[in-house]
Amino acid sequence: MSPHPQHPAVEVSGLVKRYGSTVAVNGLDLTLATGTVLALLGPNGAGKTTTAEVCEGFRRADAGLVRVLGLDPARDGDRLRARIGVMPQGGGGYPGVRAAELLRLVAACAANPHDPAWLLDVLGLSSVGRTPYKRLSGGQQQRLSLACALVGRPELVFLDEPTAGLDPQARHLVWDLVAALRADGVSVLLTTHLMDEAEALADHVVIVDAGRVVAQGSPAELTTRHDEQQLRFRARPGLDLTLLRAALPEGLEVRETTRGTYLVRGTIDPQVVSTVTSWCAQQGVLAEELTVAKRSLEDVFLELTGRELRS
Ligand SMILES: Nc1ncnc2c1ncn2[C@@H]1O[C@H](COP(=O)(O)OP(=O)(O)OP(=O)(O)O)[C@@H](O)[C@H]1O
Repeated sequence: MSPHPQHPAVEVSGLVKRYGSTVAVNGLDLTLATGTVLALLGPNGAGKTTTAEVCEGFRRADAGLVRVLGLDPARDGDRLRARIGVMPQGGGGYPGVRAAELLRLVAACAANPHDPAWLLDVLGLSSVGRTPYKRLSGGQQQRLSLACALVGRPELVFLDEPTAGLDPQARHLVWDLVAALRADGVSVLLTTHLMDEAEALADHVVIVDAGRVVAQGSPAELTTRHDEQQLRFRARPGLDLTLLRAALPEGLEVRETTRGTYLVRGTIDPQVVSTVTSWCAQQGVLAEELTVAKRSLEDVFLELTGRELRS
């Protein structure tokens, strides 16, 4: 546990990081409260990994203030590394090293490590302990990388897309582990593209785009901030929605989102639901799977960051 619990686990203010003419991070602020999970979401190239790498002490900021466990990662990297765990994007073990050997090597650098054999077992890797890194499957490499990040009993863990490429069983195992870390008071900074992952794990979500924060809050705050819900139903494709639009109050968006899936978006009250079902009845259409729900985190994300692909 941190000897300075009055500090946030991570504090970033006005962070700027350039690679030549590319501005990867452009005045980013975030705070990770001790013992909580923060999810950094953003399109490809938004600056998430760069932000994490500056916090981990692997890259130097061009401007801004960064404090990790109360320390400056650029100056106090050695002291910091003993207290943090890092799971980088895409593994990164030596090709010839055996799985258990790698974990034992990492454990040997820590003052009070977990038992590597126990951790291999928790992560379902006992049977491949003697397998060279290069012969592990992608998912096994990911899990070994997570084991390496956790074996030193860190106070703060950086997980860069920890479940990318994992099968559903392994993904749920990682989610359980993150929840267990949080329950033990460990702080977690997680980057992810999976909205359900952020919703399931994070106390606080920070959405970044082009190196800046575009929104932040708890998943519930982000999805209920606006008085907006979505009514969806399935019916035969290509329905003419003109009369439905005319019957509904102004300001509601009505469209067929994908073939045979219809969306009414805005303030959905009982009268709106009644209007939609009456219209369906007049059309002789059975509205299947009719649901009324708040916006999902993915809706919020797409609204804030747009739908166009990033380079
Ligand atoms: N080592 C580097 N040299 C030059 N440019 C880089 C380097 N690393 C990242 N960039 C650029 O900086 C920007 C931010 O990249 P970064 O990897 O931080 O984004 P990201 O949000 O983690 O993206 P992704 O979701 O694809 O992992 C991108 O434009 C990227 O091309």
